[in-house]
Amino acid sequence: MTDDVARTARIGVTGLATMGSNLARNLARRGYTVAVHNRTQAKTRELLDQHGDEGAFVEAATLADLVAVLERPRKIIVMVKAGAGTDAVLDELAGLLEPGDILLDGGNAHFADTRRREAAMREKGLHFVGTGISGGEEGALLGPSIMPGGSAEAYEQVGPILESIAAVVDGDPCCVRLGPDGAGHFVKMVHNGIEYADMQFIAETYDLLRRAAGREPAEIAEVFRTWNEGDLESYLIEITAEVLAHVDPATGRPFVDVVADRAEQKGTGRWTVREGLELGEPVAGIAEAVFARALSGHVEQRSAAANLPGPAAPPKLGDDFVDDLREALYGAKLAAYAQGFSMITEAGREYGWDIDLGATARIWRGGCIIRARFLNRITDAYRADPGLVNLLVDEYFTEQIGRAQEAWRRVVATAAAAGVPVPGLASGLAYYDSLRAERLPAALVQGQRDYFGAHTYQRVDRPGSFHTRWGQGRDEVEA
Ligand SMILES: NC(=O)C1=CN([C@@H]2O[C@H](COP(=O)(O)OP(=O)(O)OC[C@H]3O[C@@H](n4cnc5c(N)ncnc54)[C@H](OP(=O)(O)O)[C@@H]3O)[C@@H](O)[C@H]2O)C=CC1
Ligand SMILES: O=C(CO)[C@H](O)[C@H](O)COP(=O)(O)O
Repeated sequence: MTDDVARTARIGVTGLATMGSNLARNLARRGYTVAVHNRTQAKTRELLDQHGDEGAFVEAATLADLVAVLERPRKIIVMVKAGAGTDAVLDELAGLLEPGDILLDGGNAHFADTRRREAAMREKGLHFVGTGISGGEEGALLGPSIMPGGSAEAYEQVGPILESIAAVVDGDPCCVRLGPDGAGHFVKMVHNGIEYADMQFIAETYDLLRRAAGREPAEIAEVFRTWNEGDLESYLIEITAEVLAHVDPATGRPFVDVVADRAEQKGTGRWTVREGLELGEPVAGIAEAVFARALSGHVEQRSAAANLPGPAAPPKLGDDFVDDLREALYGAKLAAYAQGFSMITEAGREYGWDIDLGATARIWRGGCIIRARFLNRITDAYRADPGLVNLLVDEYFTEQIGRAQEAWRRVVATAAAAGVPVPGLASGLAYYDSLRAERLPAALVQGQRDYFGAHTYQRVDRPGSFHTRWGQGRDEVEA
């Protein structure tokens, strides 16, 4: 390296696979001089050979070179495989950087890892910004949704750069500081959980149209295209229509019929459910989506169970069923978002974050996988009442889900009668009915717990904890 190139780069990116290479190009296209590094240097070369003319890049062969070419305070986006790969890169960088420098982890890190890493970096005088990034390949290049968590001081330095490469909706960048340490990665995790739920609901709707209503993939693609012009307008509905309309060039069959029906997962949905359990948050729609992927992979059990009996007389479905399905899908989506936002609220209490839910919905409107028209309404709902206890009690959403619920019930009942599994749609409806129930059978569960384990219960008519001596005359004592 010559003195000319020393310290000329505004920002560095290490990890130049799908996400990192496209983010680096996005930064370069925005006029930043970007230092680029990848463990396997051939990938850096490939990026520069193919796209070096898109802006100002500085090639770094090693992490030490990367650090050497950056302006101070140095800003480095780490975009490598989540987990051990990220730790390896961060450890090496921490030994090369100076107090005040800023590391951004743009991978899908678990928020607890981000909290740990932030604390360790802080001890060394370094800033660490756990940055959730969504949008896949295209989003990284053209404008992702960016969910940073870290100190306000670090955000002052990197926020303007991140905001300048993010997607823009109605003039607003889809990037906002969500809180300290793990807040950004927590929100990204919940984003992915909602992504899983949304995909599962869409898949169930497709399955009903295919198996219960007898429609072909190309016809179903048209249904989704039409739905994408209404309240359901979203990236996932749009790409569903594309996937269903695609014909496998090798066989001439619908693409969806030649793909093995085993859904894989990298783990962020599972993390959301695990954390939901820890926080006591009923993220049932997300859980059903994770379980549905898991069950799809149980090939041996599915094969052994293939001859289990189904309904003797499955219902025949008419055209009005399509409208019912649209409403059911919409209702289930609303329920999943309500679960996700409730979980973020609870995490805020648990981890001392003050996450702005309106801003969260705002930055999900563009760039990310769950971008959807109705996120505008969620933004409005939390702007009008930042303390909204549940999304579904907002006036607009109460009206919307109220409108959808009758059709949603018909769909779940019809699916059961037809023998088509709809765990996501059904669990969303159960969530809705549980929320609105005046009394839940939890009272009976409390009675059972007290009976077998003297676990005590509270009464509706006076304060305190009580136990009934079930085996000794059934008198009640204050516990
Ligand atoms: N793909 C997507 O759509 C999205 C991905 N993400 C997240 O972004 C991150 C990057 O994703 P993606 O671009 O798909 O790449 P991958 O997750 O496939 O990771 C590959 C990159 O990580 C590097 N790497 C792996 N292990 C190490 C290590 N021990 N030391 C140094 N470098 C290592 C690889 O270097 P080498 O070339 O030398 O092997 C390569 O640059 C991940 O955390 C992912 O979860 C987030 C949103 C969307
Ligand atoms: O982060 C993402 C989008 O926001 C990834 O695309 C997501 O991780 C894919 O997850 P999975 O492989 O588990 O379906």
